[in-house]
Amino acid sequence: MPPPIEVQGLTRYYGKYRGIVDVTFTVNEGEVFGFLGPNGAGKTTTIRQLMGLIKPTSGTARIFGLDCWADAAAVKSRVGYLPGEIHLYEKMTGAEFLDFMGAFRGGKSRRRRDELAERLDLDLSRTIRHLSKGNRQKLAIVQALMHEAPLLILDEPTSGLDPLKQIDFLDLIREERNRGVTVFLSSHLLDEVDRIADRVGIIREGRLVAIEEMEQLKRKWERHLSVILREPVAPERFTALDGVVVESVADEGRHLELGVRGPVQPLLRLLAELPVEDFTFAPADLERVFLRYYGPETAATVKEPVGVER
Ligand SMILES: Nc1ncnc2c1ncn2[C@@H]1O[C@H](COP(=O)(O)OP(=O)(O)OP(=O)(O)O)[C@@H](O)[C@H]1O
Repeated sequence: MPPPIEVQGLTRYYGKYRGIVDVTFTVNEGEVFGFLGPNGAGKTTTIRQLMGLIKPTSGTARIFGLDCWADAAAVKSRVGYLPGEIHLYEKMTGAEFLDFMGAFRGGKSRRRRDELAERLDLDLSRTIRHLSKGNRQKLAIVQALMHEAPLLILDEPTSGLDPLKQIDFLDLIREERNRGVTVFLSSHLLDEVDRIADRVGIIREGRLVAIEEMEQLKRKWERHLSVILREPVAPERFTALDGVVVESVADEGRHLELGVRGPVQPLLRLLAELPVEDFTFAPADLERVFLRYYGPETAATVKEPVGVER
């Protein structure tokens, strides 16, 4: 059986503007593959080519062995797709919209549809025009998952969801994976991808700069800790710990900014012993990881654009 997704040298220009350049990767059956990159990196451009919505400038994209452009209709019938920007029919209720979308797939997905709506706490009887941004996103998620397709392609699926609903959504995705569904999801949030993905493709300025196992990527993370102390503390107390660097010291040793990699338990134990007045522990920041590990030098080692049709 061909892999769920196979992308080879995929390149797309919008006129003279760069969309993506020479992107190559494979997504294996049953995995959750995170597609991570900042805004404008090329995630949506890649996904729209996977769905046969735009034609590659060069290179190929295949889904279960089918060419995403030439066999677009067959590809769409095998994929549950959540677009980055959703266009909904404003006058329909949620239920009417889902019936309408379900009809294209033989209309057999009502039971699953109701189950998903309940899980996400979405009222399907309301008119779409009156739905909040978060509820619109939930409706789009139900639409993508209700077909019980073997492959899900989700473009920034949690955007607009509140944090509790994000957790429910990630649980749903885990269940899908446990049923053998393959999932490709894009995100610009490291911690979100961390919670769900087995492998991650990292895209920056249109080029795929790395494909990593989640465990590998985690070793590159650096969280940021800012500590305010009632009394000065020698920075060496912190630097004695593995993976901790002191970035700055102010207020005569009472205010420290630290970078932290690896396990946090030793640091938490130390903080418990110190006269801490306040602290903030920021999540790992994609930009920092990018700057340190996937900077311009890395991008330059990837092959130059392919200008001709293959
Ligand atoms: N229709 C278009 N015309 C011209 N340039 C475009 C068009 N669509 C996308 N681009 C450009 O292609 C590049 C990749 O954009 P894309 O939307 O794929 O990125 P993204 O990673 O999905 O970002 P975001 O999270 O902001 O959607 C950007 O530089 C963008 O300006």
